[in-house]
Amino acid sequence: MLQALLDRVSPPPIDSIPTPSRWPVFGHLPMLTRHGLMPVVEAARQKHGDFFRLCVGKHSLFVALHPDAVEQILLTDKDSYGKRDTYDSIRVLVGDGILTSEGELWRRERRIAQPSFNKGSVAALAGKMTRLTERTLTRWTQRYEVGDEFDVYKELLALAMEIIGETLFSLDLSARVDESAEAFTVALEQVSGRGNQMLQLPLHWPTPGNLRLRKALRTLDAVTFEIISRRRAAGTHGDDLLAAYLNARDEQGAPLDPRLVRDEIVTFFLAGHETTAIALAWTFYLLGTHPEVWDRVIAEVDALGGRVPTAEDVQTTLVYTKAVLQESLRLYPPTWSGGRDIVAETELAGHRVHPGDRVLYLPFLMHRDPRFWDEPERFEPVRFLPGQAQGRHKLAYIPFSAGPRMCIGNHFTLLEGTLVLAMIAQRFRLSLSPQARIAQEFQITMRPRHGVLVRVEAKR
Ligand code: HEM
Repeated sequence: MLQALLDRVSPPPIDSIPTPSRWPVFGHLPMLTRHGLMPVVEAARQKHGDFFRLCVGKHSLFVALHPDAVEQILLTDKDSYGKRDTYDSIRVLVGDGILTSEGELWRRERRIAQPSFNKGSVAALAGKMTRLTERTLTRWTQRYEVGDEFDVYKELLALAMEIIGETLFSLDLSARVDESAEAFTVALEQVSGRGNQMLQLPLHWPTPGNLRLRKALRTLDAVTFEIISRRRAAGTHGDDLLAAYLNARDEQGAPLDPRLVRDEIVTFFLAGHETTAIALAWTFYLLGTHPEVWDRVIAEVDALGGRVPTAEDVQTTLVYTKAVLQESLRLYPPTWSGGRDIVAETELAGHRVHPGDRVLYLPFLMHRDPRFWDEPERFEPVRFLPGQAQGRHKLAYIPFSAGPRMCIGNHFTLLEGTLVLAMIAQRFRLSLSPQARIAQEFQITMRPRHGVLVRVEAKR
């Protein structure tokens, strides 16, 4: 009785947090390195439920699997959490751009970028998105015949990169797309690898991985500084996101440091192209295995009578097509995990937690939690038709995160993804190739490890 009263007054100490059995000194690192995070977390969840502790070196990593706890981290108690150490491996690539920065610098970066991502500004980009998609589909029509197979993920990566280049930076990347995409892929792979390493060797050590990463970073720097200097040389800055960053001035009238502008460009390329391509690739995997959903998408796009869809169509006509994308983001959220550093002593899920430790939450598991979803493993786009979300826990579905650090590109991506999906469905019917090897790669993002090999069933 007395204990229950005391627990109410002050949350129980850290040692009361369930902790799976672990190695001395190394804690759970050997298991994490050997099996990967997901199997370790799933095993721990079976035994310990929604909140438990993993020990990584001298740090505790608290795993929060209930939306209530995630609400505390991202919304109600957000100031007790930060992005310091958790984001170090990504910082190697994007520096102090908007994704990784904090405090006043982040507020400034977000203030500058936000107007470009409001619903109205994003809708105005639909024409550019459809023009580039049209160009890609013309190429597909020439290249692929019925019965041909191709990796749709690879194609979508190139398209998403071109769309980011054109819409945010007014760049025609079609010539450079291979080189830039390659640089991003190598850099991301190395960065993910570093993030997963038990011991991170300093970047200046000449290990093969570091040498590849440094080369990719040099290419990214060359590409981005060239973008900046070309725009400056043009005399006028234009009205896209790059212009917003180049025109920004602080109270003393000083522009942003060119290095910071470079960081923003790399951040937006990184955050905005791979995630969208992954989301669409998983969507084609799901469509390829659910012909009845394809039928419904095709019926919906046919209502457009063959014309190019607009932003308004996405709101009015393409509601099921958009729901397909949203449901795919539920089952295969490209950003499958999220993490924060604890920066102030606080209470989380009924336990006291301390600065220096970290928290991890997993949209991938929350999106498949049977307490919040009927038949969670079923691909059922109807869940996202208007009015269907009523009564759902507001943190049960967070492919774009939540709170002030929520994805700035969510409207952008839903618009782009729906338009691309609709335009592909207007021209092709794709099924999953019998040779397709489908596996998730749980790194910083959840890519299809071997791509998504599709077969052209019909040209329309
Ligand atoms: C399916 C596509 C996408 C997914 C799943 C996604 C997911 C996310 C998530 C989960 C976050 C929060 C990360 C965190 O908590 O640290 C985030 C942040 C961000 N995303 Fe996205 N994103 C997508 C597309 C885009 C696009 C298209 C853009 C830009 C055009 C973009 C730009 C950003 C930026 C700049 C941030 C950092 C925002 C801030 O901290 O203020 N994302 N995204």
